[in-house]
Amino acid sequence: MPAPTQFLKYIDSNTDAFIKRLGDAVAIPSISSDPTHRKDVFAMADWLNEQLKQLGVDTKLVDLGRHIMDGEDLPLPPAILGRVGNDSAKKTVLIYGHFDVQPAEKSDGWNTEPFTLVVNKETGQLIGRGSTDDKGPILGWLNVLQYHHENKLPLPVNLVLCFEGMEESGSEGLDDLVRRESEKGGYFDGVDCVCISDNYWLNTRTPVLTYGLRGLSYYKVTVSGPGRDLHSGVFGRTVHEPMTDLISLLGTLVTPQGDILIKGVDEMVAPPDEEEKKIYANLDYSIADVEEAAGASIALSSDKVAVLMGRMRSPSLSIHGIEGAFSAAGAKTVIPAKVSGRFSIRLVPPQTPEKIKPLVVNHLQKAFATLGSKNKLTVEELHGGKPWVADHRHWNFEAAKKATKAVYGQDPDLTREGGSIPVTLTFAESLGVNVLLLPMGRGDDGAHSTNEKLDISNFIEGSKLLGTYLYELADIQK
Ligand SMILES: NCC(=O)N[C@@H](Cc1c[nH]cn1)C(=O)O
Ligand SMILES: [Zn+2]
Ligand SMILES: [Zn+2]
Repeated sequence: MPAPTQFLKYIDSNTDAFIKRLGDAVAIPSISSDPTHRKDVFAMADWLNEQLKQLGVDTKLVDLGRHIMDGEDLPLPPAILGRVGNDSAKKTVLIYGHFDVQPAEKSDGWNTEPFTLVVNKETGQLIGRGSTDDKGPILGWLNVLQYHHENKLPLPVNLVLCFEGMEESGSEGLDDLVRRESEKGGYFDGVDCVCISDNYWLNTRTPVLTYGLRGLSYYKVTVSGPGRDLHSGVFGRTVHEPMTDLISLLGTLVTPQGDILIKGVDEMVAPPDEEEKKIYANLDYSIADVEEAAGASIALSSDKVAVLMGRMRSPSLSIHGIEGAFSAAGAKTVIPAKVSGRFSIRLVPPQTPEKIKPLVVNHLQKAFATLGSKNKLTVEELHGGKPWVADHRHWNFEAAKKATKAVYGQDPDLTREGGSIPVTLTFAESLGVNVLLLPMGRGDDGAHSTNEKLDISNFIEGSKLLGTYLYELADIQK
């Protein structure tokens, strides 16, 4: 069933109001990884819950308990569950999204205030933290709901909503909720399929449907020794320096070409055969796409297939930062007493955080032993998630293909995503249903980066896509 023309027109004619609502959402700095912003994640949950109620959604906030973050005992933001329609003749679709965001400060290199949505009519971009990850897509669903609510029209399917505020920090507390509510009589009982809009096209031209995500295993490695920070003139070359040890350790993890040096990690993944390589060769993608999105000519290879495989079907190890290091202006001559490096490994099948952790810990302990340092080493796993791959021949994907063709006039590419959404596999396993990733934004949106943006056309056509997908789902043969 095609989406009603009235629906498509409604989305177009309400563009300004939809952008205004996205501005209100972006203005709440709901950074889940920063304890000082935890109240804002709660405020964001309240704001979203209020919006949903105004659009006729029957909602409930679920308390997910507490957790320890950087030694601080904090309340977890609630998950928002919602329901629209309960018609046994219709399919039931579970929609997931997250209302927390990555940290952002103007001083990181933003051209504008990150939590003020800037509408650039010249470039057609909406710039602000969360615009594409993941407030824009969540608000896309709200736009669809608004049309049906205002026009007193039933949705073509029953909707079950699950929105969380901890995705960017490991989705703490959510797995238990999903498992519990997937049981008979639970909130998610009867769900036929799942749709998640929380990733990106490969380029700036071709819509995609995504059937795979990498998992994640995130580590903090700390080296400590001196009782306090020391003067490098007084103590340089007289004591073991934690920073020197840490840099040596981090240098043993990965080569500049991206090969992982922790024994057993790369080796766990079978090489691709020629048929699989053809899948990557056929995707609409070029080295120019990755370099434009990265903002520099720095691709690891000039071979498109190698670059795509690096993102979609290989593990990768990235070093994210060093805590305790001197980083201010000037030339402080300090030997820091305690420094922590943070790095993570993106995982692909058959890797899991449980299989990877012993390899990482063993590698770091051995490498530290070879330094002959009298400092102390500790290794912590901060959080993890398993990789996920779905069947893209399923009717859930077929409906999304039809919807993409209807809205964008072109067939979508089928991709695996390099990022991680830990709860995806939990939905697939607990509910035993197909999960589809239906992204709204483009490959150059800069999620997690400075000047994150969502193109107005992607916000508007993407809202049409989400609605059209529901109409196509209603019709499709199970
Ligand atoms: N849009 C999905 C996304 O960005 N997911 C994060 C998840 C994560 C885990 N730890 C910190 N963030 C990702 O980095 O892939
Ligand atoms: Zn996201
Ligand atoms: Zn993200």
